[in-house]
Amino acid sequence: MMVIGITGGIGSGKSDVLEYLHDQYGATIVKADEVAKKLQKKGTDQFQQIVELFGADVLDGRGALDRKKLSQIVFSNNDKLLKLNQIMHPGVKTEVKRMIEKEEKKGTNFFFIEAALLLEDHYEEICEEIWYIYVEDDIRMQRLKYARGYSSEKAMSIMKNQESKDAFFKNCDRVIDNNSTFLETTEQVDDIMKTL
Ligand SMILES: CC(C)(COP(=O)(O)OP(=O)(O)OC[C@H]1O[C@@H](n2cnc3c(N)ncnc32)[C@H](O)[C@@H]1O)[C@@H](O)C(=O)NCCC(=O)NCCS
Ligand SMILES: Nc1ncnc2c1ncn2[C@@H]1O[C@H](COP(=O)(O)OP(=O)(O)OP(=O)(O)O)[C@@H](O)[C@H]1O
Repeated sequence: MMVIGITGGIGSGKSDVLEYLHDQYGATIVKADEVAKKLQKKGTDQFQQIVELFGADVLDGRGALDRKKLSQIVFSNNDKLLKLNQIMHPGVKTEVKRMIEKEEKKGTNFFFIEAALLLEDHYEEICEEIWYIYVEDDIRMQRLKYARGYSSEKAMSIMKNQESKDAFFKNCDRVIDNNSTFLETTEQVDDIMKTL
């Protein structure tokens, strides 16, 4: 089984590329954001630690994590973001490794793990290759505004907590340019898949 990482900044189209790999190539796909969300459910170790650190202010009326509130706090305070990362990232990686083992036993051909933070969290340790989905900041901002209703300020506050384009170019094994149409992107993906 080949384990491949898909990375890039927020709004670069990682989820769309992942979906294409699943639909077109039957790949097993995992999003680190989704793994993190499961680990933040009420009652988990991570949930307890988040409440201890951030207080009951980050809970909603039902006592579950209010992600919007937590998002506002951590993306405007780097120290708090680092602390949240320390709570979340080890558990996410352990869970991803467990999924990889499970898929290996099932005889899966391709396993793709997607996250904006693969480089910071050293996923090269578990991935044979890391692919960078490259889109310029202004285009990402436009797409996030249209698709998720993000303001430029919100998009920018997240972007500045992620790797720079230069770091992605330098450290990733392949670059997929998703600045233009998605059809052009899938052609690049197909060309790579032919070589694997
Ligand atoms: C801050 C939180 C509560 C915001 O939740 P929300 O539902 O509003 O957004 P969502 O999880 O879909 O994330 C949106 C995007 O923000 C970016 N992002 C998320 N976490 C981080 C982070 N720690 N550092 C930089 N960018 C991040 C990613 O591009 C992500 O796709 C949530 O992202 C979170 O708990 N993050 C910490 C866990 C984490 O680092 N997850 C990423 C993979 S390990
Ligand atoms: N080539 C493209 N042309 C136009 N829109 C695109 C293109 N690629 C992706 N998009 C759109 O841009 C938006 C952001 O893409 P997507 O949600 O896949 O980003 P992401 O990298 O997964 O973000 P995140 O880091 O939050 O997980 C989506 O609405 C997506 O459909």
